[in-house]
Amino acid sequence: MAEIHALGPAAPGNRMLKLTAFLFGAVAYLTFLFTILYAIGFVAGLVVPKAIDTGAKSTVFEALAINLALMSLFAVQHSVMARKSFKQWWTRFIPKPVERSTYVLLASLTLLLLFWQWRPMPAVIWHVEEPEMAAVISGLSFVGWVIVFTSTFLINHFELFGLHQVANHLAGREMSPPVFRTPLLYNFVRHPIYLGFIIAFWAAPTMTAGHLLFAAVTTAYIFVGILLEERDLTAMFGDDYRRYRERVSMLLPWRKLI
Ligand SMILES: C[S@@+](CC[C@H](N)C(=O)[O-])C[C@H]1O[C@@H](n2cnc3c(N)ncnc32)[C@H](O)[C@@H]1O
Repeated sequence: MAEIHALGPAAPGNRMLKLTAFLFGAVAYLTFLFTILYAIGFVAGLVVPKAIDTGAKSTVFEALAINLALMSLFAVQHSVMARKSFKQWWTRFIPKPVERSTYVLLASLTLLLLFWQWRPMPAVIWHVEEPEMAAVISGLSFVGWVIVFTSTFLINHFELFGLHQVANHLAGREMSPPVFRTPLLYNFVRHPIYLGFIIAFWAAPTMTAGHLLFAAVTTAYIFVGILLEERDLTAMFGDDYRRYRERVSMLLPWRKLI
């Protein structure tokens, strides 16, 4: 950082640093894209080499312990690094323009570790025999992923995944302050991205114990995440967010309170 301040804005060294920051942001973004696409295959058990119901065999207790540890690692990394106080501390060591990209990269790597090391728990909890019904349920899961992707673009996809920050830095533009947005799906629920994940994880024609563990723990984590995120959003947007909470339900579009 000291080096950045010592160089004038147009100095070639400064330009190199900005370009390096941009390339880092691009790598982080591409890692995120790979991770989210892998996640679709991991949960659905399609295309990817290592899915939720495949991998090294282990006892139920071993699998439970390893899988819970992997999910806890992701939960801690993902929620601690998202807090304002952590960001203030963290940006004393890393340049501010790459803070979001670093977060995105570490979250993606933690998830890839989870996919790689996840232990299958193959006991079947439910299985839908009828092919048409199974296809409808798989389709519903896919709809969940579409809601996730669409909603990221509704609030600001490229800012959410750090690319906007490094592109602005490269162009010498200041980041504008966060904007409160409630387009389309955000008029029906306050957390369409999280709702999309819940649908994608639970809509399974064959639900194994491992898949159920994944869906249940991630859903619980989403509820904790919502509590923390809404605290931050209320601090950031004040009465606008308070009024929004009164008007729009959290996750279920047809019930105001949930
Ligand atoms: C992973 S996104 C999840 C957004 C939302 N909870 C959802 O499920 O669609 C988290 C980021 O979105 C931001 N965010 C959440 N709701 C927002 C809104 N209505 N307008 C702008 N930013 C929002 C939060 O500040 C946070 O940085």
